Amino acid sequence: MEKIGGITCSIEKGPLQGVLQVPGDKSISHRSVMFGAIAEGTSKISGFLAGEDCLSTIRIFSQLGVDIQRNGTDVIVTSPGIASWENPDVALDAGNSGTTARLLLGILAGSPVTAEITGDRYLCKRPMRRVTDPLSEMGASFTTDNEDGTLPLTVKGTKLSSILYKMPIASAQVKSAILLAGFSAEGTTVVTEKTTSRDHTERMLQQFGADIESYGNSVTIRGGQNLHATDVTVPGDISSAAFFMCAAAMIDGSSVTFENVGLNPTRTGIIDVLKEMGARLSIEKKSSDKGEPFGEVTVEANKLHAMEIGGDLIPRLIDELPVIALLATQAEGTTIIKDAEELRVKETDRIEAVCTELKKLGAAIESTHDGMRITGPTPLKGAMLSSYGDHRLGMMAAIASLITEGAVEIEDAGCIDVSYPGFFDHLHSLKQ
Ligand SMILES: O=C(O)C1=C[C@@H](OP(=O)(O)O)[C@@H](O)[C@H](O)C1
Ligand SMILES: C=C(OP(=O)(O)O)C(=O)O
Repeated sequence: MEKIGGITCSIEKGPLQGVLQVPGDKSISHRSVMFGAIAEGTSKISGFLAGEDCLSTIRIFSQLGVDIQRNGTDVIVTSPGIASWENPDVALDAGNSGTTARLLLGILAGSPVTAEITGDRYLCKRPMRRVTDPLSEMGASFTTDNEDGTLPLTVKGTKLSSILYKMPIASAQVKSAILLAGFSAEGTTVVTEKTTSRDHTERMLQQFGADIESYGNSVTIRGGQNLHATDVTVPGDISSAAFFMCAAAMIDGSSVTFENVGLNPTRTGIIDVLKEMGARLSIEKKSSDKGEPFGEVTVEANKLHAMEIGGDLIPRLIDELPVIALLATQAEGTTIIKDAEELRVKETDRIEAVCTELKKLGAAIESTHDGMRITGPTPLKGAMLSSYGDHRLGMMAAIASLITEGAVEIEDAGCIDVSYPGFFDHLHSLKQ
């Protein structure tokens, strides 16, 4: 019953059951292509996420002269190495992807390339100074016509010097951009965070042979190195699984098993929240000495209660907060989400967007400067919801349709393909 663009979710209320392999992790997929492109030689990637954001990353590195062949979720990157990249003859378009744009700024800053980087109308509003300011301190050269330093931006690759950088915000994109610039700079770069953000860059740079070390909240990278081509296996994306995990937790009679899902501790905040709110979970970790931890997770419904979500937990579940807000509408008591002001500068202002849309369904939810307060449990009713062109909002609306009395219509649901192609097929398969 879907119309892509404006989708009507006439999915019947009822439990979700079955086994699911969610698509590959978005953060890890981006990095696998980027690092494969920096290294000279051939890197093979399996389990790659063929979502719009990661396809933007593939397109951009092809435009820099790297040979990238994709067959479904298998990707082969054959690169002459960063020193031999070419100036592109078009602007590099990161589409909707903040990760692509920000990591690319760090990579190109110390490369031999001059290029313009742009994005879609949502990305062109997102802050870039958080990356260009520290990179400029390292000697990077950026030009933009926009007073607020947003895309489009032109970067002229140049010789960089190292930096000791204390991060003012918890952001893996900022941390990664600086580490990737530090990798080609002269000297040793140290990035220190207040709260540890996802560490996929650190883990994968090590897999590609880089000299990089983490201790406490600091990461050190030696400049002037080369990467060595290697093979990467991408686990399922826990941020995508989170939508069905929350559905399974809040709909009576549900039981869903997620196979081969990423369990990197910097990403498993959703599991901590589901446990603390009362959902039934079982987790079987598969070991991985190098690379990314993964495993099997089963989520079953149970009576849920409210909790406070803030502090160090926030970077470990930042992209899951829209669906966690929906979950909280079904939990007993008042859930408080705080320290999450970063949600205001994602694909849309996710604090205002989540509150506006969940209110349309009858939820008791209020925005605060750095989060939301949600009181439950509240029965929800169908309504017309907007995705704001934001994939996480679109998926939150679709999951809501599983518990509303009456249909949910989603305006502009095509954006879900940014991170979860096949989302509706998976939703239907778990309903049978
Ligand atoms: O590094 C990454 O792959 C990402 C980091 C996070 O953004 P911030 O670095 O802005 O927190 C996250 O929201 C985004 O979906 C992916
Ligand atoms: C914020 C997100 O991604 P990005 O910053 O890469 O656009 C996301 O996937 O929710």
